[in-house]
Amino acid sequence: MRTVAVLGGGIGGLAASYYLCKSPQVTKLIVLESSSRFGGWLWSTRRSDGAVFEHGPRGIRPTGAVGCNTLNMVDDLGLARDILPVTSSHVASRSRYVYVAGQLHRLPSGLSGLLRTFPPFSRPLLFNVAKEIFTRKGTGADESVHSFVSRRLGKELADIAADSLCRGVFAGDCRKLSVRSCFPFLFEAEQRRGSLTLGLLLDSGAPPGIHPGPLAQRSIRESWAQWSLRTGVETLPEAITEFLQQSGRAQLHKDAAVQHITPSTSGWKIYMEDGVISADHIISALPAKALCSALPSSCHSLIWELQNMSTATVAVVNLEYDGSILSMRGFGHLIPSSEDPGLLGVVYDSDFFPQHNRPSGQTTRLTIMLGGAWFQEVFGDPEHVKEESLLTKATEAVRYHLGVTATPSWSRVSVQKDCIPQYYQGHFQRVESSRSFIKEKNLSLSLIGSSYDGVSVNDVIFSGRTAVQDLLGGGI
Ligand SMILES: Cc1cc2nc3c(=O)[nH]c(=O)nc-3n(C[C@H](O)[C@H](O)[C@H](O)COP(=O)(O)OP(=O)(O)OC[C@H]3O[C@@H](n4cnc5c(N)ncnc54)[C@H](O)[C@@H]3O)c2cc1C
Ligand SMILES: C=Cc1c2[nH]c(c1C)Cc1[nH]c(c(CCC(=O)O)c1C)Cc1[nH]c(c(C)c1CCC(=O)O)Cc1[nH]c(c(C)c1C=C)C2
Repeated sequence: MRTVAVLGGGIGGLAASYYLCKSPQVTKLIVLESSSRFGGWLWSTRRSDGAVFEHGPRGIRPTGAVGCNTLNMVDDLGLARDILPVTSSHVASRSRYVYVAGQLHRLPSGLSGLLRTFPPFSRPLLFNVAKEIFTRKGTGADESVHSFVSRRLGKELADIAADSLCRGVFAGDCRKLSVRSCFPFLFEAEQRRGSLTLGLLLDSGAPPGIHPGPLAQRSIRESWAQWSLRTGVETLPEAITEFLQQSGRAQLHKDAAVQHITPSTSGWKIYMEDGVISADHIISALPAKALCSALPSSCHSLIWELQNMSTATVAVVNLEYDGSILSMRGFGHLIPSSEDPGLLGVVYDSDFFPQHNRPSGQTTRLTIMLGGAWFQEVFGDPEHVKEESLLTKATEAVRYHLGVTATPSWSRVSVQKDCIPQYYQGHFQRVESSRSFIKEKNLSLSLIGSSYDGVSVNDVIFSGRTAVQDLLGGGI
């Protein structure tokens, strides 16, 4: 393998480039990013007074093979001393809330959560679990998250818990999202054990499949639930970019939008506004729609599959208040769609990562997430929505849900257009057909990034690693 072109410089493209750079088999690596910065949705504002605000992901999970893999990379990049861990006993890990019928309710956890009745649920969750164990296995190839949870655990849990969870991870609608693609561990638990309860109990001790390095071992020893970095999560793409530049084998191009790609005798020709380059292999870390517009018409069945992949737009409103103004502590709260479709959730950032507060003087930082799958219906066209109306919606949520009457001392509204792929029912078939087409046509093309195999930062990094392993064969 001589020249590999990586399209898209989000965390997926950068991770793939990192793994490619580790291999002597690749002599030249070209990364093409359309915007003026690398990192994609990993985007942190560092204010001159030391405060940090996240406009995309804020916490990354250390658990499982994918979490362990990311920590190994973080360690290798020399970022271990910048890690901000949140342990599982921390208040942000133990306290998450839902806002139902005008009130915040702490979500049940642990054994007492099973045995006692926790409003807004009408009975102890043990009843739902008991029903679940004796519910027959579903027979369809895929199912919506709502239908799956309703069938196995009851309608109340589907309407409140599954609905909120889908909004808090996918900013999406649980009635359309696929359980098989969004929560594969739930789908597989039912397939393998006939029950989620049995599956989660019996399979939870499975080995991670990736050897944990020193940092990952520390995360296990100290029982981390999430982590971030001292100067925000954007530090991770910045460190990968620096590693690639230092390697001397990677050419990194910003402001380089890929317009068109065509297969050639020896690989690909890649067309940009101001030039053409050749590559033996392409790793596409572009959002599916962007790849779709770059593909030649000879790839019509691939274009068809990619065109059918949906995305959601999220407005992220960062607020800072003077003083310690919250009466509750925790990670944050979610709002089920039945309560207020346009308002997804509120993160209590200053509880989650107090290290990102301005060092001088007490402040409270909150992030309000709006829109998602309901963006168009509630706020209209994302291109024309007024920041002022999003800010008002966010501050009103803080006022009514958290009783905060103060005016924020600082705010920032970002409309993140098409930022989260929506894995609707049948998504797994679309991904399978896309990859089968590439194989049948012998195209030297890999598909990675959040459009296909998971939206978390960990999943996206792992998709980059898997593609490089498949391309080069063997361990990296
Ligand atoms: C608000 C929000 C909160 C989130 N919270 C979390 C969280 O708490 N934990 C977590 O694990 N994950 C979280 N995520 C998800 C995670 O951040 C994303 O799924 C992940 O960053 C996607 O990475 P990617 O590289 O696949 O895509 P992207 O970041 O979208 O990267 C794709 C890149 O391709 C570039 N591009 C597009 N078109 C072209 C073109 N024609 N030519 C060249 N380049 C192009 C884009 O500019 C972009 O840089 C969150 C996401 C959002 C939006
Ligand atoms: C309110 C909207 C959102 C909040 N976070 C996200 C959205 C759309 C995006 C997001 N959050 C998580 C992930 C990664 C999932 C993973 O597999 O690691 C993404 C893409 C993490 C997450 N956030 C919540 C849950 C239950 C999870 C899953 C992992 C975990 O258990 O930590 C809940 C949650 N998200 C938000 C809030 C306010 C909230 C709960 C109080 C914000």
